[in-house]
Amino acid sequence: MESSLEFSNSLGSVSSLLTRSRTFKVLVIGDSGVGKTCLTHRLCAGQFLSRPEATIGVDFRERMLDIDGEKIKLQLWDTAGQERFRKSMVQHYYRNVHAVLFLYDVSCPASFNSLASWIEEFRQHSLGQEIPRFLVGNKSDLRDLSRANDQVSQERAMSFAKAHSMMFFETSAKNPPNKHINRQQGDGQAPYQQDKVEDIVIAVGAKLKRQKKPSTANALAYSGSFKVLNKKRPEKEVWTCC
Ligand SMILES: Nc1nc2c(ncn2[C@@H]2O[C@H](COP(=O)(O)OP(=O)(O)OP(=O)(O)O)[C@@H](O)[C@H]2O)c(=O)[nH]1
Repeated sequence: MESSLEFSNSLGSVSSLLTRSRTFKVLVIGDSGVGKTCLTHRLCAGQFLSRPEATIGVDFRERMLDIDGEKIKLQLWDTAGQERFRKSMVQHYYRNVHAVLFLYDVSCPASFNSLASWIEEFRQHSLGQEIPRFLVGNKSDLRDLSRANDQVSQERAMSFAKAHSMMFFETSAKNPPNKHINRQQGDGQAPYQQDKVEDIVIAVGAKLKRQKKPSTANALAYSGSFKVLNKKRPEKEVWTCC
């Protein structure tokens, strides 16, 4: 009897340990086609989604992390890049957000140029500068040095990130580097970096761990408290970005 009580007590404490975690809402925004769905899928499922469909409304993906012994749950909000699929959702996107990933496609300068308007939308809806922001250049597998003028240089992206107090990453949801690369280039050129996707989630988790604890009210406010439009339209046939 005593031992079964002990057993159930220990089961109770094990399950409470397993379930106790802080949940953070992380918004992923950027132009349609930059790879928000593929990157969040890679971050959460460890695989490349080969036939993504345009996001309508929002999709959620979750990733558990252990940061220095604390369990952190990142609730990644994969938002719609196309205006017509997002306009009724924008208020929900920004409610109780804890961190934002601004995504662009390194092979599509137009998606980088759009960042200013994404930042402006963020400013209009969010609570302020204290929300951690991350700049992520996706599709680094498409980098082509012979087409440097048609691509977003890392130097440009890094100085943009610095000007907006963002941490910068460049990676590929399709073919991520398996180790962090930080290469010093010759002729006074800026160093070139490539990041593992894992480095991104760890940086986000570590930054959020240091943040003030989210209140229970905040945590409940975004755990399934509204209808999510996550239907997908048929797969995009042509990607018009650049
Ligand atoms: N080469 C390459 N292609 C990628 C990468 N990530 C995504 N793609 C491709 O880019 C296209 C768009 O990807 P999505 O993840 O659907 O883009 P999105 O930003 O979620 O688009 P919306 O849902 O419309 O906002 C797809 O054809 C993907 O296969 C990458 O890292 N490298």
